[in-house]
Amino acid sequence: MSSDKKAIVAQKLKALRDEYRQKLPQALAHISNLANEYLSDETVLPSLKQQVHKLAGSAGTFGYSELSQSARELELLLQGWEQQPPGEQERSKALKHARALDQFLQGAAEPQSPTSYPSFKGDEPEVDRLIYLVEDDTSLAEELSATLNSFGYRVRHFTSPSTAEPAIVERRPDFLIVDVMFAGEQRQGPDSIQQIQENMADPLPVVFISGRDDFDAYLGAVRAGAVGYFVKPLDIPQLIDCLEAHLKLHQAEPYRVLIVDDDVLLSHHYRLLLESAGMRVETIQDPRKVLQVMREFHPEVVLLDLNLPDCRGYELAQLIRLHSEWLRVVIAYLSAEQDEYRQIQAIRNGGEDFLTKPISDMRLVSAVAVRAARSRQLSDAIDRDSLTGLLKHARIKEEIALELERAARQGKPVSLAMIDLDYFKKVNDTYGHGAGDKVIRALAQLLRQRLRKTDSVGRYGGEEFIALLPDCDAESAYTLLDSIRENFAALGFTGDSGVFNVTLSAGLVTVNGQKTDGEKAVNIADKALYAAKSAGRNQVAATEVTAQTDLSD
Ligand SMILES: Nc1nc2c(ncn2[C@@H]2O[C@H](COP(=O)(O)OP(=O)(O)OP(=O)(O)O)[C@@H](O)[C@H]2O)c(=O)[nH]1
Repeated sequence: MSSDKKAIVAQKLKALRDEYRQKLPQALAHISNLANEYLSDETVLPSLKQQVHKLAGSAGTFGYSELSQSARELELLLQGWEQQPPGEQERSKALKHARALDQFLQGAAEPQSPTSYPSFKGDEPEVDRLIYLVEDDTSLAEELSATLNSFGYRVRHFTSPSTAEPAIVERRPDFLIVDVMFAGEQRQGPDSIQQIQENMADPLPVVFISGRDDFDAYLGAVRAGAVGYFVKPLDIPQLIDCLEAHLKLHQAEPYRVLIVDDDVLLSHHYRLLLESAGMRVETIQDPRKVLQVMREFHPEVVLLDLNLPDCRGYELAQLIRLHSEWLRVVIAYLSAEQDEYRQIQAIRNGGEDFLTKPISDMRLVSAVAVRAARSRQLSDAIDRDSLTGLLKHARIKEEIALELERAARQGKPVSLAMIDLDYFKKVNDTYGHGAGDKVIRALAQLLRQRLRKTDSVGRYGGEEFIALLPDCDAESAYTLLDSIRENFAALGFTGDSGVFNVTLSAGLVTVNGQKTDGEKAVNIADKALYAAKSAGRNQVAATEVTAQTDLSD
């Protein structure tokens, strides 16, 4: 996040704190009045308890930690009064306490603003995929550079760590790929990199490649900050997977978080914090809106207050859990409830976790990020194919149906490509099933790399893939697919009996705003694929759905 944006968020947070400070005297007077009323009217007890509970949760967040503590003590005093009315002594103690709260602001110090700012995802530099490859085996370096280039990475090659060091200092790469052993060098790969890392404010992600497979070699790599270690002969798709996993950290879609809390100021405060950490946030005060927002916003984490108007937070958690499609959503309570027994009861009733208010800004951001990452991992495990990381058959079909509907609504083109490896049975038979798997993974990576964030790609069958390209006309789709075909054909693979290449064929259909059913679109693409295969393979055959196309069968 730029310093300008940071300043704006800081300003907004301050405006919220000021608003809270302004409203505080009224809230304290209200508590004091309710406590007075309670002497003659016991029915006000639930309102009194709710106001005190709310104060205990919010005051700490807005910098009044002593007030929060004091409210918490009063809350403890009031607990259990509904079941067992208090004696005279307890009543007057509570009244005194409530009045003392009301006096709290007189002579109180300014609230403390947070001393540290949460760390923001957006602070990270833009990714430009620059890799420094430090390798003295020039033929391996050439092969690796060529493959990485096909995957869209820019590679600079150095033959030793000592020649790479000045370049690293001058222009920081996104990744380092470093051999472990260098003939004639005083320091070996990990030692040199460890020394370079010591002078970097932010460590560089480094992947080591090596002929060594022993404990000391791994330990040296770990000490030099290794995020990956690959033994030669290299499994290049696996290495690219590792690079991608790190890129994903930067490029991932923002986490989606839903906050259900009836305290408007507090939920606004949380929202600002999480948004400034790069997340997308929706807040609702009325629990009755939860179903609608869940359906439209698809949150990955839901933060629930425990005390809500009309229902309890754990009832809402149970209500969400009645829907199997939201099983992967992580539900955490964010509440001022301190009683361990009630916290456990709430977790038993539907949520996974309990975050206690007041919560520091840092802790809130990191707690939500960790839970959102977990939810996403779970989703990926459910929706994605384990060999390729692409969407599974059922999910890509859902995406196709949704996208066709959207495109028809908006009158926009959408293209769909069915991609199939050529003579793949022969590849497996000649070079082994393991080599075949590498080919499948390499194609998956290439597709991910070349498609836009808004595109979807799925593994439709064993060696059959579908790429869905929203807002992409026939000509652009053909150009893209054909260049992927060319790139793929140029990749070299190593199998049981030597180096080989594989080609692909693709059938492309573009729907130009017509209402089309997903299955029909897939059938048309499949027919085009068949035409590409029949015409000799290693080519893209394209069709378009127009007003004249018969979509009846
Ligand atoms: N290694 C590997 N092979 C797979 C996987 N899934 C499917 N296959 C193989 O892919 C091959 C597909 O063969 P065919 O459908 O006959 O097609 P082809 O040999 O590619 O020929 P054309 O498509 O006509 O060019 C079969 O041998 C499958 O065993 C997989 O996950 N890994």
